[in-house]
Amino acid sequence: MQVRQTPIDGLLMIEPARFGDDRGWFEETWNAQRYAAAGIGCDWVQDNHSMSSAVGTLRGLHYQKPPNAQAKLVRCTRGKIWDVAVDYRPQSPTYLKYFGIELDPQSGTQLFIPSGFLHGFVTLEPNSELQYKCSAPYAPESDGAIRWNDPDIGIDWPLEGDPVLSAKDEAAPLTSDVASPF
Ligand SMILES: Cc1cn([C@H]2C[C@H](O)[C@@H](COP(=O)(O)OP(=O)(O)O[C@H]3O[C@H](C)C(=O)[C@H](O)[C@H]3O)O2)c(=O)[nH]c1=O
Repeated sequence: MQVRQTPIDGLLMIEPARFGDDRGWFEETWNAQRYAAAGIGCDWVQDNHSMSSAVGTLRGLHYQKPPNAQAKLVRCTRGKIWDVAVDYRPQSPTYLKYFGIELDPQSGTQLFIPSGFLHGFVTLEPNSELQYKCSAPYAPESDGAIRWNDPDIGIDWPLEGDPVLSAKDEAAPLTSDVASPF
């Protein structure tokens, strides 16, 4: 297993060890002891799995407010997505900076996103699936969102045309409209 830093402190890329043989391959997608030794010590309490049918489906930018803030361990298990995390910690030197990465089943690459970040993704292939672990349970009363094209973040999404968005995401506020709760 390899853990790589990103330009944003705490946001990490993980390449699980994949053991191939003439049947295919095997990999551990989570191991508490091994990941803790690499600085990822989370007690996951919920697994999520979403499927997005159309290319250009964009979910985000989402977060849960404290005390229900969530760290996430994200991987793509079908198709291909471009996953993005935004530092939403006002005291951080990388506040509102983002990091995006392509995730797909072939690489098995994972992204560890600490709490205090916005999370979103856009699909690059049809019928793409995302599976991710969360360190706090779903709490609708703590649900938060920032508009995907917030000019103060300036994400350069790999999009051709308009994204497919939920009504919630279509109407999300800008960072200039709301204060970060972190
Ligand atoms: C997030 C969540 C949703 N739901 C229900 C609520 C809705 O009836 C339905 C769809 O929810 P939503 O439109 O918020 O789903 P996404 O747009 O995929 O939201 C997620 O997208 C980004 C990428 C994230 O990182 C978050 O986990 C989450 O915000 O699932 C649940 O029952 N439990 C949950 O944990």
